[in-house]
Amino acid sequence: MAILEVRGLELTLTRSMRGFRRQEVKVLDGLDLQVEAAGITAVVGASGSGKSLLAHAVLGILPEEAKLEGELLYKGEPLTLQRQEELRGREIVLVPQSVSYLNPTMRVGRQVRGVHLDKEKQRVKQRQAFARYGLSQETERLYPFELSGGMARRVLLAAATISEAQLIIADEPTPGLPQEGVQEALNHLRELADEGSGVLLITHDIAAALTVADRIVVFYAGTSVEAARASDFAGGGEALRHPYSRALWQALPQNGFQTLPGVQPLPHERPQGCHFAPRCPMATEECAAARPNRRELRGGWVRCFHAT
Ligand SMILES: Nc1ncnc2c1ncn2[C@@H]1O[C@H](COP(=O)(O)OP(=O)(O)OP(=O)(O)O)[C@@H](O)[C@H]1O
Ligand code: NI
Repeated sequence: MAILEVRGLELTLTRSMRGFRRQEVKVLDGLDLQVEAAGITAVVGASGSGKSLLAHAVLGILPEEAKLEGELLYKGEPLTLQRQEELRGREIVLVPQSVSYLNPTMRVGRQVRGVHLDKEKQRVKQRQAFARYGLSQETERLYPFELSGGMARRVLLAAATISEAQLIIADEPTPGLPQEGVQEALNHLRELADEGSGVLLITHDIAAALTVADRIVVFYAGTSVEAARASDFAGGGEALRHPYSRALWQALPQNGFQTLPGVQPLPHERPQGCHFAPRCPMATEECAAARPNRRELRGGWVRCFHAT
């Protein structure tokens, strides 16, 4: 079952310019993805491709003047602002990029327990969650500044488990971690998925994502260009559907660092046709003239006229 479904999501933000001018920028322009219960969908793509804004849209924490179009469905029902407020921090949980999300003035045990009627029951759950992530009982008395980075992340994971989250959104959960730390954090997400949660994993690190994810969705310049099985990322990338996915795969160290010339366009600089056309080795006139629609292909989908 799909826990989360995103269809044709578009997001326009208003940017303040010098003086009193304000400019509307379409930052997300056609995003689709699906997160299954008991599965991990990883979103990969360059910096600025729209990954965090997607997370914020799902959580309902976009800036006030944001204009959102398209469909966001949680368990098959539209995710309205009211529903987002009810579910956020309970069924839908963010494991954030930075531990600055912890309240600096509250002991971590209390933060993780949250406000609950049954204090004792909640304390038992918190201690179980801490033990699961190798946090000693003394940790609950500490303030966030007394934690190491790795401990803080485990505290955040403990908080996600005791809230009985059904959809876990992990935005770049591993920056600056040593390799073992990265794998540990990802393995914890895999465990939560195996217990039934749906996980949306946002990351730059494709190689790490592939060790735990079931599905990969590739973002480029505010658009999702492909959804693939993790196992499609193999060999020379023959099973991949979009030339940008293949370029990401070939740029990995183990595939010889073959980098693609050019840069991703900024939101206001995007070309009229396919956003990837200016860098695409397969681009034709058709690609410059019109944007390809999403189409199903070989157990995934792609937004490219030439994919076979
Ligand atoms: N409040 C805002 N107003 C205007 N533009 C914004 C705003 N927030 C983000 N953007 C733009 O939207 C685009 C997508 O940003 P987003 O933070 O989602 O990227 P990302 O894929 O998460 O990048 P990273 O990998 O660096 O975290 C970027 O071009 C960014 O500059
Ligand atoms: Ni981000």
